[in-house]
Amino acid sequence: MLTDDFGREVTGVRVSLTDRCNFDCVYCHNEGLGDTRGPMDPQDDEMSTDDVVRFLEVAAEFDVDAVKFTGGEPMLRQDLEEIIERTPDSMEVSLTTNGTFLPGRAPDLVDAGLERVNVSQDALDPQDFAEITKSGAYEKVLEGVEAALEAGLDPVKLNMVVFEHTAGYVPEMVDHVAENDGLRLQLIEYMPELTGKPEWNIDIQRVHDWLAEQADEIEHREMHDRKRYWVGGTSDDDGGMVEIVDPVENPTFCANCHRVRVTHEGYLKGCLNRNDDLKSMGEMSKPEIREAFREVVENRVPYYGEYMIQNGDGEWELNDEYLEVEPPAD
Ligand SMILES: Nc1nc2c(ncn2[C@@H]2O[C@H](COP(=O)(O)OP(=O)(O)OP(=O)(O)O)[C@@H](O)[C@H]2O)c(=O)[nH]1
Ligand code: SF4
Ligand code: SF4
Repeated sequence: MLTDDFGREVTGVRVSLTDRCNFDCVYCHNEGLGDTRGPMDPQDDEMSTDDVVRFLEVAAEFDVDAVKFTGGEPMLRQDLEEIIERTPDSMEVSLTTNGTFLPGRAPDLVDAGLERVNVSQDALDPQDFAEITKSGAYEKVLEGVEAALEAGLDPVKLNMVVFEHTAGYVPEMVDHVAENDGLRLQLIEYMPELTGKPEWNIDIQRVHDWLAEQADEIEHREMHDRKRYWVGGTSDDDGGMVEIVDPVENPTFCANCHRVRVTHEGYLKGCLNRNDDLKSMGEMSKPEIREAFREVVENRVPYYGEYMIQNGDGEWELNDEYLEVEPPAD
């Protein structure tokens, strides 16, 4: 297993399979690379099936035991089932998708080895959904969630980015997952440093406070220092689970970050928010990929907390003194 200089073991990889998407969400960060607008057809710069599998085989050698496939929209890749099928058996396989292509394909993905799915669903109202995603696929997404549950994917996590356009839907979405078995809600703090529009930001602490009042049980997840609220019951008793992903200004979020990323073009990437450490795997052989993977892990640095600071204009800047700060405890 590889460990970075901050004591963070790398146990997971997030592999973006394409930067294409049939949505154009107003908050999209596209794994830190920018927007997803562009052609819908397969692109030459995307990693081939063999490239993805070769990388995963190397990651498995380093005891990486989980892979999440992301995008863009990863289900635009017609070889997704094959990729999952060929993923090393030692890895848990999950997928983050907008859900529109799950109807019809969910059973095949499960047969191939998919274990979990996260589906973006920001509102329970077709009109607001259309405004946020710039798509009219609201019904298709609901069908996708249903198809995932029917195919045996349990739980299905609904990803909701909490910002000005969606904050009003939080109580409704919480009720929705509390009332529907198999669903969980994941509330994601809006990241203005990746997406712009700081005016859309809302104070995520207010959501924490509100949930703490509603919750029958509160858990703490080590990864990203995430809080989990059980609502309408406990974890043992039919409750609905709501998890908050709140990186911004959270000094401990990055301390337990155990993931390395791969862009759709086959670049290794140590952190969602950084593009200054990209390493192309291009035509690399397996030994070369091993070396590149080691190097990217060596260069990983926690991002939120003391790594970035805000200047007088509220803009985020590198904190040059960070590397002198004591690494977080393991
Ligand atoms: N800053 C930061 N944000 C992340 C990270 N991982 C996930 N996120 C945010 O959370 C969103 C949803 O993540 P998902 O792809 O659904 O996966 P996840 O919730 O992190 O993973 P699981 O709980 O294992 O399913 C992402 O689009 C990011 O905005 C991370 O490592 N760093
Ligand atoms: S569905 Fe996901 S990848 Fe597509 S535009 Fe929305 S946030 Fe971006
Ligand atoms: S922002 Fe923090 S948690 Fe997210 S990828 Fe970078 S180091 Fe990991």
